This record gives sequence, structure tokens and C-alpha cells, in this order.
Amino acid sequence: MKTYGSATVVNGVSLDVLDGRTTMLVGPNGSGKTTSMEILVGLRRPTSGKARILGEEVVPSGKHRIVTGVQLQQSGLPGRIKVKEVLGSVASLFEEPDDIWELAGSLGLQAHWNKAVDKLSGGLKRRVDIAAACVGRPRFLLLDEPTSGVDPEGRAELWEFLRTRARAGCGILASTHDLEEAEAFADQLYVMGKGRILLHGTPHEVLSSAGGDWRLRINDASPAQIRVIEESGFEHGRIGITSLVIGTSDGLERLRQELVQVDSGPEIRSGRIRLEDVFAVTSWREI
Ligand SMILES: Nc1ncnc2c1ncn2[C@@H]1O[C@H](COP(=O)(O)OP(=O)(O)OP(=O)(O)O)[C@@H](O)[C@H]1O
Repeated sequence: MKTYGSATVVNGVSLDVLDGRTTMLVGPNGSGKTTSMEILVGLRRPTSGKARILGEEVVPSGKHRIVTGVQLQQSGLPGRIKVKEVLGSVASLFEEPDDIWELAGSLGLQAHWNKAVDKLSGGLKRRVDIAAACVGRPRFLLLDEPTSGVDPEGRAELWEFLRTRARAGCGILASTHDLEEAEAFADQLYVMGKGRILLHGTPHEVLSSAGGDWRLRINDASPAQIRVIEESGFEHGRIGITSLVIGTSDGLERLRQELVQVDSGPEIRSGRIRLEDVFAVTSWREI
């Protein structure tokens, strides 16, 4: 648990990060992702409770730091240091560092080897932070929004790089706001809300928790359509002016036809259930 004054910002959070797996933490702004991850690696003290890495309790400046690679949301690198100097100086801290030139190659940084960090784009800076976190061949990698500021193509490359490290035995815990990448690249997911873990499992398990594999989204449904939805027996709720209905593809196709008959105006989108729908279901079930 972590409290600031009378505010409890993390409560009863237990995160298991498995060797060889990519574990992702998703949730709205302020849900406690960064706080939980920083407690896990000893950067913040919990008000109560304990964090362990490889069975050892995490204490500030403890032994866990040798096996842990960390990339934080705010890069702490001085702007005028060059990429090669960042990686070289981190490498000098370890007995058997990774090959930093190869690492730079895997992360698309060789072309920027001699550039100062403050001359790099936001996405490239993020890659330098990730490379620095990987130099010590960590057993455990903690990444706070590793793909923020990275373009879509770069995101996929970055996740492939990280998944390769995971396959080599590293345990990875990463937070993200990109629900598509969480669905696509996570081996297991934790969904956080208001400082608690709301859901946990493989992306498939988390998606299944919404109660159906298909969804309808109706933009600004008319009162007559809302009555049809309410009488349909399907789980449903509202997100702003959008009505969301969860069910099976056959059942929701029948409902879609009924809704069009009642009123052909409002736009209806149907498709496979996505994490954004699970978020919505979770929030209305909580109320
Ligand atoms: N030093 C602090 N003092 C007081 N409150 C804090 C402090 N650090 C974080 N908080 C509060 O703790 C809550 C959780 O913040 P946290 O940064 O862990 O959320 P998050 O899920 O990582 O958010 P984001 O997605 O925006 O990064 C927020 O309400 C935040 O305002």
C-alpha cells in the first residue's frame, strides 16, 4: 500500500513478473501504475507491504539493483552526453555488460552513436533509455511507458526487441497507454484502476472477462433504440454519448438489425471485443 497524506494511491497491489514473459500494466492516468512499478524496484517506499525480486526483499540500494534494468517515464540523462557515452558509462558499471554496439544496432541507434541526447527525437531518446536499461543484461526489466513518443512502426520493432530479451529469460514489466500494443504483445496483463488491480490474466482471459467476444457501439442512440438495448438481455452501458453492448457475434448481429429497423440514423459499429471495451465494462461494473 502507498498513501500520500490521507490519499491511498495504491492498495493491495500484487504483481507477479515471470521470467521469460512480457507483463504489461494498463489503466487510466493516475491509476497507480508508476507508483506500483517504482515500489517494485525500490525507488519509492511502500507505506506498508513488501516488494521482492527473485525472492529477495527490495530495499533501497539493495542487491536487486544488479539484476534489474529500469527505464522511467522521465529520462534522467543529461542532454549533452552522446549516445555512445551513455551506453559506455553504463557498461563500465558491470563486469559482463552486453555488447553496446550490437545493442545500439538492435534498437536502431547506431546511426545516432555520436549524437548528443538532446539532439534526438523523443522516440530515439526513449530507445537510448531502454538500451541503457539493458546494458547490464538484467534478469528483470521495468519499463514505464517504453513506447511513448515512438511511431507505430517503431513500436512494433521495440516490442519485438523486448520480446526477444524475454525469450532469452528476462522478466519484463512494462506500462502502456496503447491498448492495441498491450493486446498484441503482452503475455500477461494487469488492468489497474484507482490504485487497485481490477483484472489479471492473458490478453485473451482479460478480454473474455467482459462477458462476450463481440461488441456493438452505437453513437448517440435514440430513446427507442435504448429501450431495445435494455430489453435485449445483453450486458450494456454508456460511455459519454456512446452505448456499448457486449455479447456474441450472432446475437449482436440480430440486435444490430433490430436497432436499424427502429432508427436508421445513429452510427452502429460492430466488431470483436477490444481492451477499451473491457475498460468500459469494468468501470460500469464498479459503480
Ligand atoms: N509524490 C506524490 N505526492 C502525492 N501524490 C502523488 C505523488 N506521486 C503520485 N501521486 C498520486 O498518486 C496517484 C497515482 O499516480 P501514478 O503516477 O502512479 O499513476 P499512473 O497510473 O502511473 O498515471 P499515468 O498513466 O498518468 O502515468 C495519482 O493520483 C498521483 O497524483
